[in-house]
Amino acid sequence: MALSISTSTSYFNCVSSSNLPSSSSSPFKPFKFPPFWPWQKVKMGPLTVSPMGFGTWAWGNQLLWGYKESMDTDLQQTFNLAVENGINLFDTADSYGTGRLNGQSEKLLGKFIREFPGNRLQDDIVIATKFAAYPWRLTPGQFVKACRLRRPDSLLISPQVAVNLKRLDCSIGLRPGSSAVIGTESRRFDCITKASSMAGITTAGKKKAVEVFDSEEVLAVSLAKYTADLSENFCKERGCFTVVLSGGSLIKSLRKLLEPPYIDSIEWSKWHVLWVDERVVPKDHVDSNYKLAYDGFLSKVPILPGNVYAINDALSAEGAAEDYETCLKHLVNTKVIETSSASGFPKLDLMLLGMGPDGHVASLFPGHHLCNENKKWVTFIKDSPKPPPERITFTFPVINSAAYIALVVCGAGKADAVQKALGKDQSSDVLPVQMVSAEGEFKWFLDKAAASKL
Ligand SMILES: O=C(O)[C@H](O)[C@@H](O)[C@H](O)[C@H](O)COP(=O)(O)O
Repeated sequence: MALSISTSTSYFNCVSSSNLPSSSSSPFKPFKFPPFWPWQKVKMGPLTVSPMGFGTWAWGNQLLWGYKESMDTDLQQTFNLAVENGINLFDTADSYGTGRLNGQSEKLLGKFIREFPGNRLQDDIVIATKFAAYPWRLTPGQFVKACRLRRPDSLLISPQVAVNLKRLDCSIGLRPGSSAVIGTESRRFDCITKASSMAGITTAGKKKAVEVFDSEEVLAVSLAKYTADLSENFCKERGCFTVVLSGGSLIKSLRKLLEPPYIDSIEWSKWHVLWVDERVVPKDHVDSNYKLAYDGFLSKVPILPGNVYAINDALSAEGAAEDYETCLKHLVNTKVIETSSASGFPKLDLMLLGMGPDGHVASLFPGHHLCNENKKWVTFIKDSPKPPPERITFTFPVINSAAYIALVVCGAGKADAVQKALGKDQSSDVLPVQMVSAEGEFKWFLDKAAASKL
């Protein structure tokens, strides 16, 4: 088995000994150490990867590379050599290696990871895989199945699976390291966002965390600590902390932040507060999320008034959405809000979401075309099934670019939607809550009543 590293294309070429010319006339340069060292990893979104990836297109490919099972020992040694020399990024696909669209390459990669003689690789290996869409997969259910097959606990065993969703019209792989950018058409965006989140894989490769609390009271205590800890980290790391609020019962669940130790320990002056959605009503109207948050939370903490970004309630729904997007862009330009290197959308630090009994989040409702909006940062709705009808709302690309998302769901009235979102038997029509993912951590905070049907 000969290995050559072509530094110009910066990835391994691995060919089987059976079709190599004799070593004296070998066209391959003698093996050299890679131009980087194991510790020289690079950040890819929340993942840390070697600057050089390893392409596995040939693995299992009988047609073009004459693969035979007898080669597995050599391939395992090749894999081991790559890992021992600092490679931790492997590119594969469902069509790599012959066979129907469940190619041999992914299976071999999973096998080699399991059988690597060194210490456990599970926490370090990053696998970029992809799967063919048209004309093989047309329904969300087929996408869900394809994503499920690529969950860390099934075919491959890496807890970090960066699923390349970009080239879905065919599985020509992108070079490893390209970020997961959702598909190019709203329909495809719709299918893929739904499918990857339903399969428990977020494009950032982190799985969802779900915690069930005995009561809403206990949940509120945990939510306060979670929020305060993130506030401390971001204030230390960035000098500010951007928090996005929802309406509804979420505000009540933040009440423990108003008590010691947090009321005194949190650096409130570094907080910047926005809303994931807002009703298009005057700020003093009973339906206003601003009024709800002000009366129940903001008026009780020393957050600087200039750091609280309410909508312009003098504008129409469309005008208020455009105006709020302009406000977001200003906060990005002034570095208050970061930009996601994976998606290019604004990356809020903590998004505190609620969920309706129908599985809506923000003002993104089941079956509504706004769920597929993948260009705007903020949009508007005039026919909200939850009154009042006119609202503005963040879109999913902004929601899903958040560093952290806490989804707070309490009460038996939400149990059906929770079961649909988290239960095993998932049907193909996907709820908006199932389209939520985060670039960092996405955590469900459930009380027992909301989790009663899981
Ligand atoms: O403006 C809104 O209506 C909210 O942002 C909405 O998305 C809310 O979070 C859910 O409807 C859950 O509300 P409850 O927690 O009150 O059920």
